[in-house]
Amino acid sequence: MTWDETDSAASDRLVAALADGEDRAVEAALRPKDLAEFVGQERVREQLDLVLKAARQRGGTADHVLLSGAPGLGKTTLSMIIAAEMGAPIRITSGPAIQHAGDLAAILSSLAEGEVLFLDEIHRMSRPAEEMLYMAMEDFRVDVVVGKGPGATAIPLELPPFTLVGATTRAGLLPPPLRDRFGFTGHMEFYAPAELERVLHRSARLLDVPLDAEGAAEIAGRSRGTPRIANRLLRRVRDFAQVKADGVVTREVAAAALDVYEVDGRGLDRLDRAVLDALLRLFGGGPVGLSTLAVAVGEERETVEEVAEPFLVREGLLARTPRGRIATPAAWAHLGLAPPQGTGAPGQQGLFGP
Ligand SMILES: Nc1ncnc2c1ncn2[C@@H]1O[C@H](COP(=O)(O)OP(=O)(O)OP(=O)(O)O)[C@@H](O)[C@H]1O
Repeated sequence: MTWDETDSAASDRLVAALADGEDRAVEAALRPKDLAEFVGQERVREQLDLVLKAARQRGGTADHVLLSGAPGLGKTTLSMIIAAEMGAPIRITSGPAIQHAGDLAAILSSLAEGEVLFLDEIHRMSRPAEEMLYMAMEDFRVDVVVGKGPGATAIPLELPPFTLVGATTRAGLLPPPLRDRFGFTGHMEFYAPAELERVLHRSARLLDVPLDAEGAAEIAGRSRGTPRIANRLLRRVRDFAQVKADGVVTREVAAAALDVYEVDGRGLDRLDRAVLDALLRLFGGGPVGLSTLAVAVGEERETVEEVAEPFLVREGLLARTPRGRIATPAAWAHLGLAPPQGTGAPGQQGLFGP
């Protein structure tokens, strides 16, 4: 199972980074429409701004752009902004939707001049389609094979110049020949709390939710560095504010609402805390093997490894070592527990200082 698939399997979680049906319905309304409105990602924004301005000045089509980064950080939004800034239409598709080279040929041959083709999850495209894409990106040409067997012939087809925007959660999975054909690669980082607060204030204005500064800070701190999660938490907090309070989202209202939904002050949900809790209380902070830990929390091994652990590792609460999983001092502090005396357990040496 890949990270994407397990995250999708667990997408009923409020803190899952992949979009669910409700997200898709409101996201269109919340997407920033131009680079100036797009919060954060300063470096990518500045570099992209140059690429697009230069292309506009030349009166040409922008170079192909590769965007990499975790789900929910704004890759789709940025691709739409690229099209808007270039005054071009956009076509949206994804790697898994293109299983045959013919699928890709059909899309490419119907593009208008200057059109932006957004290819989400580009690392999941089939091999033959990928090879067709090489030629299309470089020479704006594809060979369409007509017929089968010895009588098959390749008919070259000229394409109008277009801009491919590829998105991937893992740039490292792309074969180098594909990666090298992008003129610009932007890596999207997780957002700082102050940036998420700006995202939240903007969304609150659009959704007509009264949100004060402390309320925004409270939600931002629980959003795992991800605008999609911030926007989702805002909607749940809005429900709570409307039903249980006077509609205004303050720090108290946000905290009470997210406690109800079991998203804690650092953005951990029930599953994340169950893993930490077992690691600390049952195994004294580890090291413990992944399978044992999974049995202790009543989950599949893959769920623990690919759904809960990445965020716990990112937050510096859990470490993966060759001897097993271990808790860091921050994990004990987060659950309000005291680490065992003389924590010199093998595998934990060095973590607790001399
Ligand atoms: N920089 C940003 N400023 C404001 N809102 C943002 C920003 N980035 C993302 N968002 C909001 O977060 C939501 C998710 O963004 P988007 O769909 O672009 O993410 P993504 O990286 O393409 O995710 P996925 O790869 O899962 O499709 C959208 O509602 C979008 O408006």
